[in-house]
Amino acid sequence: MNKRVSYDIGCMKSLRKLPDRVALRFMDLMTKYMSDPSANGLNLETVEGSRDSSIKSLRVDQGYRAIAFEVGRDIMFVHVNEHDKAYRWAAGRRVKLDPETNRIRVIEEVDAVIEPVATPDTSAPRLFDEVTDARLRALGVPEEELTAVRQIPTIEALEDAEDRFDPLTYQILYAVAAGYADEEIQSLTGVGAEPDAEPPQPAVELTFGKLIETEQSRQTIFIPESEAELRRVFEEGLEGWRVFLHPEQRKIAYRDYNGPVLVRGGAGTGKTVVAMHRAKHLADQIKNDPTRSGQRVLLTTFTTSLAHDIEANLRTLCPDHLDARPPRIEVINLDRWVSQFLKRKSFAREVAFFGEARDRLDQVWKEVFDDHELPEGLSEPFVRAEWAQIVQAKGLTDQKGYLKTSRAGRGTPLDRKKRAALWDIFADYRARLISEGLAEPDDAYREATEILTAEAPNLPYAAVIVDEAQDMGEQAFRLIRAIVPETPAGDRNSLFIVGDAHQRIYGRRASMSGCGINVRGRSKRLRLNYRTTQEIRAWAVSVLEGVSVDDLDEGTDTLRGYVSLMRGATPELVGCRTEAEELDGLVAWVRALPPDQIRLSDIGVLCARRADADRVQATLRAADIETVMLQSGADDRSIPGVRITTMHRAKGLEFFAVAIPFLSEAAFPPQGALRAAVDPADREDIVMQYRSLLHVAATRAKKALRVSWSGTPTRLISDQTHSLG
Ligand SMILES: Nc1ncnc2c1ncn2[C@@H]1O[C@H](COP(=O)(O)OP(=O)(O)OP(=O)(O)O)[C@@H](O)[C@H]1O
Repeated sequence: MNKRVSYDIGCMKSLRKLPDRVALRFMDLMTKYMSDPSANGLNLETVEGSRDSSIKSLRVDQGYRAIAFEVGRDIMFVHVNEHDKAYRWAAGRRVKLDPETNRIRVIEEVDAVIEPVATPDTSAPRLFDEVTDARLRALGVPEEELTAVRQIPTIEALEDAEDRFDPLTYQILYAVAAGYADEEIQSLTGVGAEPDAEPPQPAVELTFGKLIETEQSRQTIFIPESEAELRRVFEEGLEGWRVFLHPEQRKIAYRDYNGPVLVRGGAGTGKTVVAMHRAKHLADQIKNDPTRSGQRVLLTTFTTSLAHDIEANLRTLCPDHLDARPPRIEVINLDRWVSQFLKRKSFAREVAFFGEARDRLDQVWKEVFDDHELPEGLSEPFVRAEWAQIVQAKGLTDQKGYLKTSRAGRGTPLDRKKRAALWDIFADYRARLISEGLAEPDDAYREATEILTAEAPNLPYAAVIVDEAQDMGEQAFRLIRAIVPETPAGDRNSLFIVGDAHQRIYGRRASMSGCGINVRGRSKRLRLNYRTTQEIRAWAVSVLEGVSVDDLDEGTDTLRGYVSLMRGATPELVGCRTEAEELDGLVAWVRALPPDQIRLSDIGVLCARRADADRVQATLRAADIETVMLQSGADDRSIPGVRITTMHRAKGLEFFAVAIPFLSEAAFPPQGALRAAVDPADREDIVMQYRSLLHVAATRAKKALRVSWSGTPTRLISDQTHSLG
């Protein structure tokens, strides 16, 4: 029987520290074995003097050995190192089947400590002196590792000793040392009580073969399903894998649901990663069921650039589903999908998404306004906003519907007479659009929904996954529902919707139940931030201090209860006297980032407006710093240069270091945006959008954030922020 080969995260981390040729050689051995095990057998040798008879070594090349555990049909690789170091590492290790955490642990027996973890000075204080054994045990540190834990003097020594500990133990210790509370650590590790999660289901039988398959073990142990997957994982490096899902993430992505699912979570909690894994899971099901051949999963989002980013990432996770003919996963933004669909249906009007077609809309409005008297007290911008936010957003097509619709959220009240007069204007505008051969995006969504409902064409979609749902409006969701309608046979796995209303930056809004999408009992929340340090996250949250946002359904959401995986420096808040000084400071900041640790392509400068981005580019260029202005295409990080782009485009991206310049009261929110406000309620909405935009921009930073302004800072930076500065 062929062996099942798996890789502990510690194995992959140890490989990273070795010369490339060793890692390549190891990859070669492993992928060959996977492609043809009988021709490329693994010659595992017993490790003399080891405590665990299942521990084996594998010759990688003359000087290097890999260490693995061979149990039943499983071979799990745990470490790779120079010959002597590998054997020393292996000597005291054994596998522990741990029912408490429902995982396989790789631990070192205490009396086999060869090198002391810390300096032998027993009088010096140790890192965990104040932490009781009981607390460590309860968090999931195995009894056998406690002695070694007690010897660690500092957090740096802990970091150096990472490979001495079981990966889960290391994660727990790091979090304790960084001062996390127990509930936060439980949420980080998935061990112990989580407020709305079920307790881990212990494997039926406590065997290695069963325990390695649990959701918890899959957090640190990777079992490749194909040679191609293994190769990609080796080539992409640890961060690029997104293989080690948190149990919470895995549980959400890899299961069946009897109806639509809504997954919420703050910035950086892995919503897109979960959406991608969901797509993979559903596409795997299609692949493995011959009766479903030809079916596909539609993964959609709001903007073209996000769709490009997701597609590029999916190429790492499951390229076979994208490349299959026909593809099992289709990634496309919804505007584009609807255009293509309507074209196939011979819809004759041009949809005005942007550019010249939108200018033509302005022209049509001008003609309408020339021919109509406006109701008293109402302005042209107000009428247009009423049209967009009420008539089009709700899909109203007759006067009756408009007269009785709720206008909640609109600041200026309208009596029946005014509404009736407005409807004449709207009806005229719509008629002129049609005669001009034009349609607005909401018209396109509505028409497509009507066609789908009336004709029930045979679309190939088994499921739709939506990322960045907070930016889509009601008509978009009605269309999405119509693409995979609920049938008498049920609604299994139909819709998987992912979003965060705190990051709503396009002013659209929809409630799932209002669009016929029932997510009751299937609403999930991700809480662990993988991207941003606790310090940056806290600042980004402070920008939204005191505002209330919806939960994409009928309730409200909060940014409480989130935890970041990392700690780091406090964001730099820099007030300057002049813009020239601000730009000089920006140049100095870029220059001061250590080039051996941060590539230029991992630095992002995010601006509210394209014109600001142009100014930054000119300044950096003049300082001989390479730059790349990001447009809507995917960001190819192999091209060197500091990334400069708009805050809107930055959604879906992340950078090691982010600078957000021009946050003065006069410039943010931009005056042009505020001028478009038709009444105080509208103004409040615009300000809220810019708060969210700043929150989005700040949460693109992984480790370093610099926020700057000249003169008076924008009010959107809270009082708390000023005191930090
Ligand atoms: N289980 C995981 N292990 C390691 N890294 C992860 C994991 N899940 C997510 N990440 C990483 O965290 C970062 C944020 O993930 P992702 O972009 O999916 O979050 P998001 O919730 O969609 O963020 P946002 O809403 O801010 O766009 C990415 O770098 C991703 O690779």
